[in-house]
Amino acid sequence: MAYFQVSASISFSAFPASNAFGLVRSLNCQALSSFKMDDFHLNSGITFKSYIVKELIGQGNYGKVYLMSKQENPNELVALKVQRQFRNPIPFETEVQVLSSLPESCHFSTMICHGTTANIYNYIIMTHCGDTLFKMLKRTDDFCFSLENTLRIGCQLFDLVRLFHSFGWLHRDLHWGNVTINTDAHGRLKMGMIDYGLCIPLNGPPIAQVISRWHTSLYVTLGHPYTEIDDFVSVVFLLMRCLDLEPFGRRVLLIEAKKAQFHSSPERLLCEKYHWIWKLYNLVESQRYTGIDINAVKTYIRSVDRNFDPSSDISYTVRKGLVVID
Ligand SMILES: Nc1ncnc2c1ncn2[C@@H]1O[C@H](COP(=O)(O)OP(=O)(O)OP(=O)(O)O)[C@@H](O)[C@H]1O
Repeated sequence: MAYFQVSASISFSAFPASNAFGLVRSLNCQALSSFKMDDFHLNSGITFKSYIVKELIGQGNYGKVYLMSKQENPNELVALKVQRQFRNPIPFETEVQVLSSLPESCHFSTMICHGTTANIYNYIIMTHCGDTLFKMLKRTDDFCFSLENTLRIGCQLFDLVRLFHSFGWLHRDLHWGNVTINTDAHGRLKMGMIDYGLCIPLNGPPIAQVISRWHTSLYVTLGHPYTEIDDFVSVVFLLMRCLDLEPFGRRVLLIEAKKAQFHSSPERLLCEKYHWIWKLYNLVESQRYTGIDINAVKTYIRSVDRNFDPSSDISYTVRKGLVVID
C-alpha cells in the first residue's frame, strides 16, 4: 500500500524542454527501465488521492486508466491515467496542456490534478467523460446503431470537433475508443472526446507524420500535414462504424489502397443505401482547402432522411442499469 502513496506532486508546463520530465529523464535510466506498467496496480476499493478506485477501464503500452469516484459523492466519477515516466513524455505533457485548456462540460475531459506517484509514474486525474463509442456499440445486439441515431451522432460530432478546434487544437486520433457518449445535466446523451496526447496546435507549424489507421484520412495516411479537415474525415469514418461498416477491411497493408479507391468511388466498397456516407465524405474533402462549412455538412446530413430531425436527442433504452443506444 505504501508503495502507491503519492509522492510530492510536481507542477510543470507542457512543451518547454527543461521541465519536471527532463529532471526525471536524467535519473538513473537503468533503474527506471526495470519498472513496467504491469508493476502498477490499484485494487478496487482502495483510496488514491482521496478518490475511491472502482475499476481498471483502459490498459495498453501507454499505461493504465482507472475509474474512480469521489469519497463524498460516489456518483461523481473521475478517470485516473497513469504512465511510466521513462517512456516518451510528449503525449503526457500534451495531454496535461490540453486538459488544462478546455472548459468544463460534458463534452470534454478536464484537468483535476496531476503529479507523480511511487517516483516513476506520472498520473493525471481528469473528469470522466462517459463511455466510449466502442463500448456503446458492444452493448447493442448487432454492434450497430439505427440510421437515425447515426445521423444524430454525426450532427453532434461535427459540432463537437468544430468546438474542439475553436479551443486551438487538432485532435488527430478520433477513433471509437476516444469518442465518448456522456449524459448532460438534463439526462440527454451528448458526444464527447478524450485522449488528447496526440493533439497539436491548430495554428502551429505543419506537422506531417504518417499515421495509418482506419480512422485517419487518406491524406494523412499518405504523409500530408494534418489539418482540421482530417479530424472531420475521421468523423465520417466513425459514422461507418456506427453502422457496422468496415469498407477498408482490417489488413493494414490494404487499408491505404482501399481508402484511395473509396476516395474516388464508393462502388464495391459500400452498397447503394450507404452511398450517402461517401457523398458526405466528398463534401468534407471538397472543403479541404477552403475550410469546413459545418452548415453545409449538417444540411446534407438532414437530407439523408427527411422524415426526422437529426438534431433531435439520441434515443436509447436502459438495460440492467446501462444505457443502450437504439
Ligand atoms: N476521461 C475519460 N473518461 C472516460 N473514459 C476514459 C477517460 N480517459 C480514458 N478513458 C478510458 O480509458 C481508455 C484508454 O484511455 P486513452 O484513450 O486516454 O489512452 P491511450 O493510450 O491514449 O489510448 P489509445 O492509444 O488506445 O487511444 C479509453 O478508451 C476509455 O475507455
